[in-house]
Amino acid sequence: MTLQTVLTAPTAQFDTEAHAYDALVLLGFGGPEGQDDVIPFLRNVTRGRGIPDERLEEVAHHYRHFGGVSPINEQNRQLRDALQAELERRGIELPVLWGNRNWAPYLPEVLGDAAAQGHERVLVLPTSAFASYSGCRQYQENLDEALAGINTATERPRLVVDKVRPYFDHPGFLDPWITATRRSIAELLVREPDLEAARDVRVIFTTHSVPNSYSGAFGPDHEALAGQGAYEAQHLAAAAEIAAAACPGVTWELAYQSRSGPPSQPWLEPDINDAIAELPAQGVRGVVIVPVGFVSDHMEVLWDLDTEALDTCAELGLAAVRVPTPGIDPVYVAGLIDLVLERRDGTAVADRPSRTNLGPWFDVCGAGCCETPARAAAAAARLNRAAHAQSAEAHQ
Ligand SMILES: CC1=C(CCC(=O)O)c2cc3nc(cc4[nH]c(cc5[nH]c(cc1n2)c(C)c5CCC(=O)O)c(CCC(=O)O)c4C)C(CCC(=O)O)=C3C
Ligand SMILES: [Fe+2]
Repeated sequence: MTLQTVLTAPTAQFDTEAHAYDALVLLGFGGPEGQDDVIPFLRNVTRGRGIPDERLEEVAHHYRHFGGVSPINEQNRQLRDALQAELERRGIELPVLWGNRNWAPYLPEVLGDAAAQGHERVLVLPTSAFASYSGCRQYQENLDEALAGINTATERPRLVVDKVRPYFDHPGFLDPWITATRRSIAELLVREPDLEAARDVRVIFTTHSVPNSYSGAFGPDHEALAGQGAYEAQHLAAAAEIAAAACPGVTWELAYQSRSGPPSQPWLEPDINDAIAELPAQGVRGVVIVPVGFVSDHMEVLWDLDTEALDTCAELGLAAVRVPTPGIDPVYVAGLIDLVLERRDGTAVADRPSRTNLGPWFDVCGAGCCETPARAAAAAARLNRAAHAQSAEAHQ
């Protein structure tokens, strides 16, 4: 067995063994860096779903508007450098590499280079704090596929990869949101002196919508979920923590953004624009948008919020502010390094920071976590083909 087994662990698990990691790999979504990149990038994102280029061109519009450049890669370069600097500040020698799912530098090449340099075990830090298909499971599939090309025909895998747990309720993630939300509300109140926060303002936490059919169903072994999808439960828990600390007494809600797919398919609701449209009738006059589902101000933030949602607010005469994402906030960067060290050192579960009754979240996902039956079948088929190719090679 030379494949990683992260996808097939029967139940979610903690990994409390210490590991000597050779490198940290920051794993991002990837984005285009010029007009010529836009369609190839969107083909990568929608790979295997046969979406025609005409339809892709509709989404491309968002990117075209910004010269075909998503800021996400530059943000991840900066985060990589900030992580490296924080490790150096703590006197820890650990190279930080960076790879993406959908654009160069592609993950399989980055891991291939790491193996070629003699690295044997690396820790992967995804740029997503929540359990979801896109933010958790799909990154694990990406890792498994990349490793299938590296760990070929050997008794012992050349490269072993671990992945940092979802960090939605880690202080390093929550505290920057708390500080930024408090600051944005204060700014709004300076700009609109007749607003009173508790009376006039609504805080809307927002995250990427996903189809209801796979809204983060997690294994049955997590009592705190009480049957709710992990994705929604984690967002509600994080939002409650941020709101309680940043703006006690101000009403808040959770909305969703950036849905795609056919209208016949149900996705998590309400859409943030629909949620905003309800507010004037409720007497609300100011809106604070907190994109808690994202860690940097990338295209889903710049377009879907700063362009569309803020336009919706303006049309309705609502004063509004969008709270900045953690980005390279030093508190966030330090928290991420704490998560890395926790895993390296095999910190006991009771000593792992987490601020909600859901945490600390598991290190290794259970077999059915965050996936759809269709995607599970497709992923299994891909891995089977890879394993088959390997054993054919091994028997030559
Ligand atoms: C949960 C989630 C996150 C958060 C967790 C995570 O970070 O992963 C996220 C992040 C992001 N999503 C992004 C961009 C896109 N997402 C798409 C499509 C989709 N996302 C989905 C979900 C998520 N997405 C889903 C269910 C789809 C449809 C089906 C599918 O494709 O699986 C499409 C295709 C076109 C379209 O369908 O609209 C694009 C271009 C970018 C990059 C922004 C930039 O470039 O700056 C980022 C960070
Ligand atoms: Fe997961």
